Amino acid sequence: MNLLAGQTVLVTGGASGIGRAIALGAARAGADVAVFDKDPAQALVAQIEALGRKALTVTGDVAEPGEAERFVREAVIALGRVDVFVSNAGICPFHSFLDMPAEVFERTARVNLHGAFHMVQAAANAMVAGGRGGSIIAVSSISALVGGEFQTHYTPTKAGVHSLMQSAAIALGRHGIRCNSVLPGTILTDINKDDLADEGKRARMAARVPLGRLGEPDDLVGPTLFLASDMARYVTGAALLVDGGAFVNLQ
Ligand SMILES: NC(=O)C1=CN([C@@H]2O[C@H](COP(=O)(O)OP(=O)(O)OC[C@H]3O[C@@H](n4cnc5c(N)ncnc54)[C@H](OP(=O)(O)O)[C@@H]3O)[C@@H](O)[C@H]2O)C=CC1
Ligand SMILES: C[C@H](O)[C@@H]1OC(=O)[C@H](O)[C@@H]1O
Repeated sequence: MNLLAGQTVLVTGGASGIGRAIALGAARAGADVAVFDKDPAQALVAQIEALGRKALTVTGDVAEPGEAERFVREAVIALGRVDVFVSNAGICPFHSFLDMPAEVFERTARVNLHGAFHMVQAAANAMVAGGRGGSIIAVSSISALVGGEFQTHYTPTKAGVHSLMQSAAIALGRHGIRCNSVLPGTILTDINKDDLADEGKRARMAARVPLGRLGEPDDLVGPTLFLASDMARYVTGAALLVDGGAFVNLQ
């Protein structure tokens, strides 16, 4: 289904993992796509162009003030408009709490929360200027709702991103801009490759999932495109768990 035909979708952290899957999924749904990441995503651009869509790769660091405006400006110059913005770039350097270096905490907050704030604000300004409304989706996490022993610096950023979408939904509703978050459970990507190399932990995490497996990046595509599209035209300020049921599995 061409759910996003004629639309332009921007994705941060779009070079790999969940962001890459969403970028490709958006192109398959008929959208032109711009991705922002630390490294160029030339192979992804080629894949999207092979689908007959336009694509742009912009490099930079979401934590750097000013980069958000530059990304959105370059995307508008190349692709003409911004209809959907997916704030996805994030890091999770697993670390114990009592000896957490201040710089690990600060970098995690700058990338995951400050980066999301600036990116979402820049995208919203472009959408307001375009006058056609839009849809913003932030990739939060099941970790916005539950804790992690080695994620004391990370889980507050994901709760913050979830909260950002709630407040932005109120601030931007009058402009026809919807703001929602997706809350992935454990999805197999580079972010947790080392952590899940521990077979015992990996088995425990998988055992918690009623649907019987850990997630894959493609599991986020449908929920994100739904929120991006007019099928979700009356959905704003919502958070959609995409976790195979892990959150509700107490016993
Ligand atoms: N995987 C999971 O289990 C879950 C992930 N999430 C969230 O999903 C999002 C995507 O993560 P995921 O796909 O798993 O991880 P990946 O590491 O596979 O992808 C993250 C992408 O973001 C890029 N990135 C990281 N920091 C920056 C930065 N400062 N500026 C620009 N780009 C950056 C990474 O680049 P590089 O590779 O060069 O670092 C990478 O391409 C994150 O926000 C994460 O918190 C939420 C819940 C569960
Ligand atoms: C990176 C982790 O595996 C992942 O990140 C999250 O947000 C999930 O809660 C998982 O812990």
